[in-house]
Amino acid sequence: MQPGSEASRRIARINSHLHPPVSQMEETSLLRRANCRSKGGASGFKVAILGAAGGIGQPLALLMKMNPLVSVLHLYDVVNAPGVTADISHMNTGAVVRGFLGQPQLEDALAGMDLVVIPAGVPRKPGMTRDDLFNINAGIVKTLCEGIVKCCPKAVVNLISNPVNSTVPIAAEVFKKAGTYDSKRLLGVTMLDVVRANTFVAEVLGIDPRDVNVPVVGGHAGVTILPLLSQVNPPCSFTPEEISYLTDRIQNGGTEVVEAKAGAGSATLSMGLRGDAGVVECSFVASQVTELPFFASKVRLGRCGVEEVLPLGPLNEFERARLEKAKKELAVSIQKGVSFIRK
Ligand SMILES: NC(=O)c1ccc[n+]([C@@H]2O[C@H](COP(=O)([O-])OP(=O)(O)OC[C@H]3O[C@@H](n4cnc5c(N)ncnc54)[C@H](O)[C@@H]3O)[C@@H](O)[C@H]2O)c1
Ligand SMILES: O=C(O)C[C@H](O)C(=O)O
Repeated sequence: MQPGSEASRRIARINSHLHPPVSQMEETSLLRRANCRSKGGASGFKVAILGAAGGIGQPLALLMKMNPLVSVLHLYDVVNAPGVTADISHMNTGAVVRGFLGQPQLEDALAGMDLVVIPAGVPRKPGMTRDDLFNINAGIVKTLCEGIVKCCPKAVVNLISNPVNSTVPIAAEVFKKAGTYDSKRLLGVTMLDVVRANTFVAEVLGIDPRDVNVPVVGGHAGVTILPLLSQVNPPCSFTPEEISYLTDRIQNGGTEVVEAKAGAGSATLSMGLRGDAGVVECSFVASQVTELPFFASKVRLGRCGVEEVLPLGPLNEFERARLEKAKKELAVSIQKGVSFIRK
């Protein structure tokens, strides 16, 4: 290969994201792959995962690399990004994978991205609430969102870092301050509550969880997680004991995993994102469904984020009472996030 040629420049570009430096033999195969990809992958989504080396980040990176809609995958973390990148990049799927390590590489990680998924931050240990993570994770989310403002202000942002009830308002405030806020492009990930609700309801009904759909609204912590058991699909009814058991188990599903992992983190393996387009899923978004500025409910998703926030539908007496309780706690968490930026 000629030094200074287009081919050697391309190899250098690829290598600049790999640690340790690759051998000449690997360089040849990297070049071959880069050439092939430039034909096919260019029209897909460009996705960055911030916190990609963590318990959520790694399986999420794997799912993104398997997703044919993704053409470029940027994996950013403050530790271990090169190792995770090398590993994931060997999968024989189309997405080009690049790794970015530490704050000096954040802007490169974000430049030109269509979707930024943020699982960066610390997880709970037994005895902690999600709100106990605020002091560490709020600052991390703020810094990452400032990077988004600078490098990909039009990206759709999916926030996973807890406490979601506060980190989504933090992100919104950072974007508002910069004049780049578009409520349709900011979503807090609450799908795990639906995944759990479907599983636990299916167990009670004795049917396949894939055939069950339970809307879960409100927020993503304790009493703010409100499963609407009156709206389960397929339509069914529960005894008062079943309603109390299911509501409690769904609200405490995260804590159940945190306690079972006994200090080794929180849920990571049940956190799959499906990546389909034009689907309806529950998510924590800017909302007029209640008087609160953010609320989780069913939303119709499209290529540019939220296309429509769907109404709650009819609630029974039990759900109306629980909704009031959820809103009270949620209002405090939202305000805490807003004040963190406006202080
Ligand atoms: N929304 C949900 O449904 C949901 C589900 C599970 C976990 N979570 C939350 O997701 C977060 C991550 O959980 P996890 O199990 O992956 O934790 P983890 O500790 O395994 O991984 C977190 C990763 O974030 C990285 N990180 C820390 N500071 C960073 C920074 N400034 N920039 C970039 N990366 C940084 C860490 O190096 C680590 O690799 C936690 O806050 C957890 O509570 C949310
Ligand atoms: O419970 C946690 O702390 C992690 C996550 O929010 C979950 O619901 O599993």
